[in-house]
Amino acid sequence: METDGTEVVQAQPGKPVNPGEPPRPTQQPVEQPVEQVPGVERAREAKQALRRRVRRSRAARTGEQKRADEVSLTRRVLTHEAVRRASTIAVYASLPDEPGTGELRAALHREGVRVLLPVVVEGEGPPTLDWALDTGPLATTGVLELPEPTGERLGPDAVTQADVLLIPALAVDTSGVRMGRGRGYYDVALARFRDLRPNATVIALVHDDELLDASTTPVPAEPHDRRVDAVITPRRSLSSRA
Ligand SMILES: Nc1nc2c(c(=O)[nH]1)N(C=O)[C@@H](CNc1ccc(C(=O)N[C@@H](CCC(=O)O)C(=O)O)cc1)CN2
Ligand SMILES: Nc1ncnc2c1ncn2[C@@H]1O[C@H](COP(=O)(O)OP(=O)(O)OP(=O)(O)O)[C@@H](O)[C@H]1O
Repeated sequence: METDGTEVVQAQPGKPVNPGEPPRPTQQPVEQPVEQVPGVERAREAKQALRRRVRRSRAARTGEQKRADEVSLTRRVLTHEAVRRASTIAVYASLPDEPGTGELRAALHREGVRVLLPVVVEGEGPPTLDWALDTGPLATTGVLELPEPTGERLGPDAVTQADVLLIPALAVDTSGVRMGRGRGYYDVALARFRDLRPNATVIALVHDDELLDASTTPVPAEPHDRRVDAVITPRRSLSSRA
């Protein structure tokens, strides 16, 4: 496979991923007892094993590697066609083990792009992300101690203002199946985004070794998972749309 430029993969943007099971009627709750769904139970266990592997690999990265990766990733994101066309982009404020977005956020600001960042909504109910404008400063907030923007909350629907959604992941495969930290925040935000902005672009950012070949080492998928349109790593850009 090429290591440079953009490769086209046959992902199905927006389509829920279903690992060998019949589609669920839409009115059924997303959450089902796992014992009734053995395929899903297997997928959950496989996700946990993969999360452990990725965490180990991330813990071994040096500061020098992280800085070099951030420079390469930033360059790749900024040259992605959908990003170049966008006037509003939703990003994430990176945690220390994630592909860094500090330089990217600064560069988008310099280019006059409106940048949105997620804010975790705490409390009961489905995992929900609120959104706020990225004006620069971040505060470590909430029980998850995430770096989050301090400005006005724009509401969960504000994600649909984004022309491009750049999302974190622990692993993504070449067919666009993504796995996050396992709380479901982005699953829910992505479902909303897909419904209301079907033509906007969702791009996952991961380290090089976290982009897996779907034909040999697919990311385990559950019915609620949505595929991403593209994946960018420091060395590769994979896209299902030009
Ligand atoms: N930078 C960033 N912001 C984000 C996310 C993310 O993955 N990365 N999210 C993506 O959904 C949402 C927040 N979800 C999160 C879920 C778990 C953990 C976390 O640190 N989990 C620990 C496990 C310990 C615990 O569960 O408390 C870990 O992964 O080590 C962080 C954020 C919204 N903001
Ligand atoms: N639309 C939804 N409404 C409510 N719960 C959901 C929805 N989508 C996913 N979930 C729940 O979120 C939990 C975590 O899902 P999953 O393991 O796929 O998260 P993830 O993609 O790794 O995490 P994240 O989206 O936070 O990065 C699951 O228990 C799942 O049932």
